[in-house]
Amino acid sequence: MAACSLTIFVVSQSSPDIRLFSLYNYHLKLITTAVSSPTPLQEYEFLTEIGIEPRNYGSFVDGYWKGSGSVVSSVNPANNKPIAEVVEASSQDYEEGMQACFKASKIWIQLPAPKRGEIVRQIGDALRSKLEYLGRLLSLEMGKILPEGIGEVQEVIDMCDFAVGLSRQLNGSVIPSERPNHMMLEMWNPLGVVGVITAFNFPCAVLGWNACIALVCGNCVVWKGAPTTPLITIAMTKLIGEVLEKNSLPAAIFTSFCGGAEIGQAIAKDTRIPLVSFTGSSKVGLMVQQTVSQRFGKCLLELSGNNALIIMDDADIKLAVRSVLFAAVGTAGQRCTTCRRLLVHEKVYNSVVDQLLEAYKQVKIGDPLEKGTLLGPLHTRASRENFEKGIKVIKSQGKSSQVVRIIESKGNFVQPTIVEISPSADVVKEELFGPVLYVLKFKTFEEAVEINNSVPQGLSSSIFTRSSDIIFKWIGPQGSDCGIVNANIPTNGAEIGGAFGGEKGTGGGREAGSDSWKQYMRWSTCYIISVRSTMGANYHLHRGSTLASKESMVVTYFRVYGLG
Ligand SMILES: NC(=O)C1=CN([C@@H]2O[C@H](COP(=O)(O)OP(=O)(O)OC[C@H]3O[C@@H](n4cnc5c(N)ncnc54)[C@H](O)[C@@H]3O)[C@@H](O)[C@H]2O)C=CC1
Ligand SMILES: CCCCCC(=O)O
Repeated sequence: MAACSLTIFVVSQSSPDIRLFSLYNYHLKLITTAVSSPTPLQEYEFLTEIGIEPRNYGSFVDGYWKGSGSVVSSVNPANNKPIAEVVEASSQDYEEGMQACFKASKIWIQLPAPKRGEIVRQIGDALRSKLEYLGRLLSLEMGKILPEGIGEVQEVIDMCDFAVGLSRQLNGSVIPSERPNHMMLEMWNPLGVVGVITAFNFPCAVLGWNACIALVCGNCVVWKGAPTTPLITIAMTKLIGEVLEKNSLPAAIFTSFCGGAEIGQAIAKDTRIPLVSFTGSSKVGLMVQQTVSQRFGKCLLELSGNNALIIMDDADIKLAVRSVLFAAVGTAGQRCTTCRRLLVHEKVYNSVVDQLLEAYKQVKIGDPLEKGTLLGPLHTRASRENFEKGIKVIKSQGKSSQVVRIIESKGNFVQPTIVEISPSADVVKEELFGPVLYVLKFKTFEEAVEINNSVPQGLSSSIFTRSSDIIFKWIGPQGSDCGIVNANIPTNGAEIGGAFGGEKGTGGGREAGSDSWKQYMRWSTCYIISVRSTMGANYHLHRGSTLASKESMVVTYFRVYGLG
């Protein structure tokens, strides 16, 4: 395995606006494959354990694997070599799958919620039995390091456990009526079919967050994963399909398609799908919302982030620096919750930047499947090209004279980069989906909150401070405007018990815990009065009179209720 030690490039500062440190003191292992490149699957024999073949159909239609669309190769981001092929879904496959799914929804809706919970529990057990294999596939296909890959599958297992409990708590409420003998109550009923469109960076967690809840809420699921992670879509679907078959349930309760925008748009347009849960960029999410809204469908949007971490002058600097490293470099900066903006109080600014530079040097870039790797490749060649373009824009805005050398390697490797820049720079307001960290200086807490809230996105946010006063201001109405608000904890990471999502350009949707399940059901307020009690109502109002005729009852009814 060839290796190269890259020296540190510390750039000269040519403009007060920006100083860019590109630290390359990493031992990058150039990922080389054996001279004779084996057939794709020989290198990855473990894939057969989870039903992945050298060529795979990419549509799960009414229990059958089909595909009459394009043939694509899923590629290993560490060396850009093919892993396996997938025959994507065509529009015909989609229509056939949707017809079966819609039909199956009439059956699934009739199962009592706890019985649906039992099916989801079995899905969790099926995932447990293949945890390592699925985690390995996830790292192989997406490029995140193995502990993160396994951790992501575990998150789906935990969601299954959560949903089992939830299946016995889809509670409505009884509300006191203002009318005698009236019953007023809230009912939650299934929507029927939930469409789930997911992003490449959490290729199965987002499915888990949506499908576990949608299923126990009585909905069938139709899923389109990211076009560049089709193998994880197929592997997850196979496991779920086996559970449904074992329980003699219609396989179309869970339908999935491998494909891109065409299938995504088909889901967005489909009136058989009352709710579309979309996870991805704000740009695409807005298009999807417009399409879904035109048919009065509902959208659950989980979109881009641009997450800030504030270090106050009284913070535990060592803790803060470690947290920034994890949040800015983890997953190669490809999390929606990645720390993209570091706001540092002027009193501790130099100390924080110096310690951060030291911490970055410890990061090991390499094959995500190898033990000890902290930073794997970006997901695709296009991701890497986008990163390079982003760096050029940063340079153009700052007119810096730095030289940023992207490692020439077989994989999509880039260097984590720290940029000192003004909060007013345009680039700071955009989500550059890679390991670039903007470092901004501030004087007061109020100024830091204003900078935190100054971007179009509103997903995650963090503050590091020892002051409880500051913490309570930070989580209050004059603090962070994000959906996730941390104190002395980095911007990334999330617990499934809480609702996950963000405000503003992040879309306002919530997934996973707390009351997120209410988005997957339709809500009715029911008013009930029994015939016997209507007689009583009449008696009650005209205690002395004989039973009035039907007409007078109606008249009475309208008079009592001020309707006539
Ligand atoms: N808020 C959250 O929970 C999360 C947000 N994200 C965001 O996702 C983005 C990165 O993921 P990408 O896959 O690159 O996002 P993307 O927006 O490019 O694609 C997301 C999904 O939309 C599909 N799609 C593309 N065009 C479509 C169209 N016209 N109609 C319907 N579907 C279409 C894609 O095939 C993919 O499955 C980042 O912005 C990240 O912040 C990622 C994970 C979680
Ligand atoms: C869709 C999953 C997002 C989890 C947020 C994180 O682990 O940073």
